[in-house]
Amino acid sequence: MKSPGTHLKTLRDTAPLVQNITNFVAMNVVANAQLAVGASPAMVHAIEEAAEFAGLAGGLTVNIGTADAGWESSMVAAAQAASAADKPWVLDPVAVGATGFRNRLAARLLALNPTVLRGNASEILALSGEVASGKGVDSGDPVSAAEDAARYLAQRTGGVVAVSGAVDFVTDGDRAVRIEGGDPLMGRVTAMGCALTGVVGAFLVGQKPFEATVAAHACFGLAGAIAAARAGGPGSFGPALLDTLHAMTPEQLDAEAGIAAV
Ligand SMILES: Nc1ncnc2c1ncn2[C@@H]1O[C@H](COP(=O)(O)OP(=O)(O)O)[C@@H](O)[C@H]1O
Ligand SMILES: Cc1ncsc1CCOP(=O)(O)O
Ligand SMILES: [Mg+2]
Repeated sequence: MKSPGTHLKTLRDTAPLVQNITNFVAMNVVANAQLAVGASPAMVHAIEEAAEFAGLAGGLTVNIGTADAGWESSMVAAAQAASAADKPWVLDPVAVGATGFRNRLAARLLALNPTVLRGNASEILALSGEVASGKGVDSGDPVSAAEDAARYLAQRTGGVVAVSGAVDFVTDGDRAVRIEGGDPLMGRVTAMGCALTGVVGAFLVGQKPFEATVAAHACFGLAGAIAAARAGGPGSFGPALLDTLHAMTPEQLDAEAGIAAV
C-alpha cells in the first residue's frame, strides 16, 4: 500500500483535470481546494456538455447540495459517461434524508455505483435506510453510528464509502481505517465536506480508490488541524486551509497523518 504522501506527490505530478457538478454554495470553495492540492478543477454541469466533458476529465465529483430536476439529468449522464470511460467518480449526497427529491436522486446516483460515496454520518445512515438525525446539510449523528452502514453500502456498490466527522471512517467493505485530524471549527464554515469531496476526486485520478480516499482524508484532516491552530475564527479559517493545503509536502503528510487501521 502506497503512503498518503506518495499519493499527494502523484497528484501534484499529474495535476489531473477534475470535473465537478457541485452546489452553488460550494463551487468556489471546491475549485480552490482542488487547486490548492494541485489539481485542475472545472465546474461543468450543463446538460449540453456534462457527459462529453466527463470523457475529457480524469475524474468527476457529483454533489446534490442544490440540485434540481435539470441538474439530475446532467448528474446521471456525467456519472454514466465517467463509468463508461473507466474514470473514477465521487458521490456527495448532501442532506439526503431531508426530502423525497433528495432521497430519490441520491438513490438513483448510488445505483450507478460511484467509485467513492462520501458524506457525513447522517447522510450515510439515511442512504442505507437507517434512522438518521440530520439537520439539513449538517450531521446529527456520530461517525461511529454510521460505520456499519458504510460497510453495508460499500459491499452493495462495490466501491469505497467515507464518513466524515470528528474522526473520519473509510471502508471498501473489507478493509477499514479511521483518520484523525480536522477541527470542530470546520463545522462552522460552509462547504467543508464538499471541499473534501473535491479533494477526494482529485486524489482518485490514476490511483487506487481505497488508498487514494484514505490519503485525501488524511491530507484534508491534517491541513484542517494546522489551519485551525492558525486561524482566528471561521472567517480566517478558509484562507488558512487553502494556504495549508498548498504548502503541505508529501513528507509532512506521511509524518503527521493520523491513520489507524480498524
Ligand atoms: N468535530 C470535528 N472535529 C474535527 N474535524 C471535523 C469535525 N467536524 C467535521 N470535521 C472535518 O470537517 C470536514 C467536513 O466534515 P463534515 O462536517 O462531517 O462534512 P459535511 O460538511 O459534509 O457535513 C472533514 O474533514 C471532517 O473530518
Ligand atoms: C449550506 C448548503 N445548502 C445547500 S448545499 C450547502 C453546502 C453544504 O456543504 P457541506 O455539506 O460541505 O457542509
Ligand atoms: Mg456535506
